[in-house]
Amino acid sequence: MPLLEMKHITKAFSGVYANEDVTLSVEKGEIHALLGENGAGKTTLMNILFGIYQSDGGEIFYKGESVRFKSPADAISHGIGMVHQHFSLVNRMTVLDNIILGSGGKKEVLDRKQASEEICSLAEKYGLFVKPDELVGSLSVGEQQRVEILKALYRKADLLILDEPTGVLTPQETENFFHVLRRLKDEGHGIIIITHRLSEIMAISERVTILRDGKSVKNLVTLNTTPEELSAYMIGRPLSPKTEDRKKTSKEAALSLEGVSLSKKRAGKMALDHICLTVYKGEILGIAGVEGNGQKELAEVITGIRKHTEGNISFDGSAIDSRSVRERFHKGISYISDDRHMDSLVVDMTVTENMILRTYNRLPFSKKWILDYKKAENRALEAIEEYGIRTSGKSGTRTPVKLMSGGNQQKVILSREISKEARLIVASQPTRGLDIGATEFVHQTLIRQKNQGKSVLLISADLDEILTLSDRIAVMFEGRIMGILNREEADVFKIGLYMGGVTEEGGRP
Ligand SMILES: Nc1ncnc2c1ncn2[C@@H]1O[C@H](COP(=O)(O)OP(=O)(O)OP(=O)(O)O)[C@@H](O)[C@H]1O
Repeated sequence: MPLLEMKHITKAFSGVYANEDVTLSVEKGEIHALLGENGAGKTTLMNILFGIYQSDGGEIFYKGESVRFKSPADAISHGIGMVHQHFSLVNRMTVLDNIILGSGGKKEVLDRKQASEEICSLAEKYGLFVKPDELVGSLSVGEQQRVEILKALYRKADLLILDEPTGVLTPQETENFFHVLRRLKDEGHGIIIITHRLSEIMAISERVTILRDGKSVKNLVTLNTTPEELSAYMIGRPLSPKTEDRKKTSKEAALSLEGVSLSKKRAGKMALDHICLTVYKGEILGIAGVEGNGQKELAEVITGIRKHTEGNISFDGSAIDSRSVRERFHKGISYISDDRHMDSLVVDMTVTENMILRTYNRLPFSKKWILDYKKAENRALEAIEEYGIRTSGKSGTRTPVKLMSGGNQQKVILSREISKEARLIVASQPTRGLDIGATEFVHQTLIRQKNQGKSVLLISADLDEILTLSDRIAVMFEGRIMGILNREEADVFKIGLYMGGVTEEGGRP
């Protein structure tokens, strides 16, 4: 008897099917991958399973029993756990408090000690090492993810749903994470993993269900398939990576940072420590590093979101230290942030409104303070066409962004920031959450920008992405640049050493 069976699941939003006759089954002790392009219906299916949405039709059997979860609390009480792409942890609370928060229990004082012991033994059993007393806000993304998984296990989850779990992890963290998954599987848990990375599916899963346009088009045993076959079922054609020719980088600087520092509020450490960096015209400069080593701060001092505490920044030959975010944007510095919900989109607004968020008060969208909505709509329509953005339902450009799939939200940001006017694109994790077709498209687009003489500062935790795209690669560690390598001399081993804070001579800086 399968652990889970979802049969003929159907769900429509405003008359448009997000899921249509979808079937999925997961065994005990199985890692089951759910694959599909952006907007194929994966998250909707999982949200139905987890009780966030109610299906319009179809049946769910869990441990052989027909179920219909009314809410996530209902799903959790039956033994289902879900780790979302955006974690739902409270930063100011400890690991322990986050895990026990809302999990019931009356005798709180006694329960805490017992809970702490229970969490430690779960952590030990599955290799999910975290310290119960640490504040969640001070943990790395990988550690926060462990807390989320512990939270689900503490609530006795037998089936875990993981939505794009490796998108936020470094290669090393992904390896550790896979060990955890294998242990969970060996202990008889069922796992559903949503991922766009075909190599990960091949490495970790037993079976794969592929969704296309809301329908389950194929179920495959991983051992009997290939990445090419998966890709063909997912996008309806084999993937043919066509690489743009790369033009040479010019010797003219676009952006220069001289001794740029940013001191942290909490004493002692520097978020950025005397950074010296030049990005040339027509160059893609990759920034590699374990997340949290100053990459976000670097992007923010360049785009003007934060004010550096020391040093100088110039763009196109003139100092921009005292320029605002808006002024820098109009000078041609655009920003694809890694946190699309916090920094980039207003999710209650429509596609059109988000598209002109940075330019609504300028020509061609505004004239004498009057907004020409038609022009804005046309801009949104062009972007939808060019980036293959799937809006939800029939509302098209008037769809509130919050109703769109994660990957399609990302495409809205990309199309806004990679505009004709942009001359330096600060791109932080630009392809996180995008399917392989869209990732390929973004890579080609960035190379095209470079070939047109524009500059790209590419921050990515994905080393393959960095190696594929960059002309030079700078590696960050604890707010410093450990080294800069040319495309030709860059190898994963050397970058890995720098990422760990080790210089070529073998010593720590
Ligand atoms: N609450 C909602 N209201 C209206 N439409 C929705 C809602 N949730 C999802 N949709 C639509 O359903 C379709 C499937 O979206 P879903 O989020 O399930 O895709 P996905 O496969 O998870 O994509 P991604 O890989 O980009 O995360 C999309 O067209 C989306 O816009």
